[in-house]
Amino acid sequence: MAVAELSPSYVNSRLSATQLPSLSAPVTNRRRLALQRRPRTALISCSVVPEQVKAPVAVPAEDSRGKPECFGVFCLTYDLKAEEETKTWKKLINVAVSGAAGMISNHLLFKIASGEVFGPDQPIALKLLGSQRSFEALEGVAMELEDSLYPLLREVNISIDPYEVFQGAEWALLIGAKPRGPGMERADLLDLNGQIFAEQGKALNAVASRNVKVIVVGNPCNTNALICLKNAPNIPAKNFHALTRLDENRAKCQLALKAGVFYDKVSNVTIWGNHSTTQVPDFLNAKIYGIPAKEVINDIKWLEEEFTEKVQKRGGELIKKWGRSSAASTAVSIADAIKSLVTPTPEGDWFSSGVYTDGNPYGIAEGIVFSMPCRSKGDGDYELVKDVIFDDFLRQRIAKSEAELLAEKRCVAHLTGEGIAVCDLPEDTMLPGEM
Ligand SMILES: NC(=O)c1ccc[n+]([C@@H]2O[C@H](COP(=O)([O-])OP(=O)(O)OC[C@H]3O[C@@H](n4cnc5c(N)ncnc54)[C@H](O)[C@@H]3O)[C@@H](O)[C@H]2O)c1
Repeated sequence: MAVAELSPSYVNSRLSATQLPSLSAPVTNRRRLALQRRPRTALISCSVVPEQVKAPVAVPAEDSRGKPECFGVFCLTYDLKAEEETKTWKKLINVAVSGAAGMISNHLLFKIASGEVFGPDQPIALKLLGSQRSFEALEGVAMELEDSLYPLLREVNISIDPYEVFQGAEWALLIGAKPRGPGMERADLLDLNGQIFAEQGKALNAVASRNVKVIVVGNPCNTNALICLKNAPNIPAKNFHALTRLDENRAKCQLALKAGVFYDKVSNVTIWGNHSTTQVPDFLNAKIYGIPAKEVINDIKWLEEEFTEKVQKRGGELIKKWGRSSAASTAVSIADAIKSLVTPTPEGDWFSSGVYTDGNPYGIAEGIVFSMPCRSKGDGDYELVKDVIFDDFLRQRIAKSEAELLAEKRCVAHLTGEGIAVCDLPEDTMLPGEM
C-alpha cells in the first residue's frame, strides 16, 4: 500500500471523487489519522479500491495526551495496534538520541530510520534531544527525516528536555556533549560534560524503559557512562556502554592493511580500557584468517610500537586531510555497536564495548567503565568473553588505562555520589581529532 500526501485544498480542487483512493482500508491495516500539532498536510492512504472519498478523521487533542511534542508529518500516526494484527511488523521501538543536531547524528539518524540498524521490519520512533542553542538545527534535522519518507519511521519528537525525550526509551544513544574549549584540560571537560550525563542519567532513571540500553558517545565517554549509570540506580549497570567500537574498527583496518588482506579476514580484535590515548588495541588475541595476527604479521616491532599509535592517531590524521572530524565512521561504529547487541555474535568471535567492570573475569578493578571483549546472543544483552590470553606487555598497558579510569573516577566523585572530587590526572590523553 502506497502513501501519498495531499493537502486538503488539493483534494477539493484537483481530484474528482473517482480519482481519489479510498480511506476505508481493511480493519487490520487501517491507519488512524491523529492530527495533533501543526498538521500541515493530510495523510491519505492509497488503497486499491477507489470510488469513495472520506475526509481524514481528526483525532481529538486528548488522544495525544502523555506524548511529547511530535514533529510535522510524524504527528499523523499509524494505528500500530491494529496494524500489528497483520503480524508483518514488529512492535515500535523508542530510540532516543542526544546531540541529534550534531555531526555524528547527521549520519546515524538516517541509518536508523532506513532500517539498516534494527532491521527492515522494525518500526522506529526517534526522540531527538538537542541543546537550547541547537533547537532550530534540530527542526532542520526533523525536516530532512520527513523528506526522506522512510516507511519504518513512525514518530519523530524533538525537545531540549531529557525527561520528555527519554520517556519510554528502549535505546538511548547519548552523543551530545560540549566540545573542549581553548585552554581546557581533560579534568575540566570531565566536569562540564559529566554534569550533562549526571542529569541524563537521572532522567533515564525516572522515565526510560527499565531495560533501556544506553550507549554513551560524548567524550570522555567511559567516565560519562559511569556518571550516567551511577545516576540511574533503577536501571541495570550492565545496560550502559561507552563507545569504543570506532577504535576496534580502526584497529581491524590497520591489521588488514599491514597483513595485506581484506578486513573481513580480521577477527577477535579487542580494545581494552579507556577511549583515550591509554586505550589498548589487542594484537595478542586478534586473528587473521582464524590464525593469531602475530603469526600472520610477524613483525613484533610494528605491532608493539606502531600499531597502537596508528589506531589512536587516525582521527587526527583524518582532520588534517579533510578538515572535518570522523563523524561518518563514528556513526557507522555506533550502528555496529547496536547491531552487535541485537544480532548473535558469530561463533568464536567477539566485539569490544566499554562496560561496567563489576564481576569481570580479568582482574580489572571494579566500579569503572572499561572496554572489554563481549559476546551477545542478539537479545540486547552481552557476556564477557572468558577465553582470552594475556602476556606481560598486554597486562602492563591494560594497567595504565585502568589507572587512568580510576583517576577519572576520583575526578567525578561529586557527580557519582561518592564524596568529594579529587582530580590528579597526570597528562592530557584526549584522542587527537576528538574534542
Ligand atoms: N566515543 C567515540 O568513539 C567518539 C568518536 C567521535 C566523537 N565522539 C564524541 O561525540 C561527541 C559528539 O560529537 P559530534 O561530532 O557529533 O559533535 P557536534 O558538536 O557536531 O554535536 C554535538 C551536539 O550536541 C549538542 N549538545 C550539547 N550539549 C547537549 C546536551 N546537554 N543535550 C543534548 N545535546 C547537547 C550540541 O548542541 C551539538 O548539536 C563529542 O563529545 C565527541 O568528542 C566520540
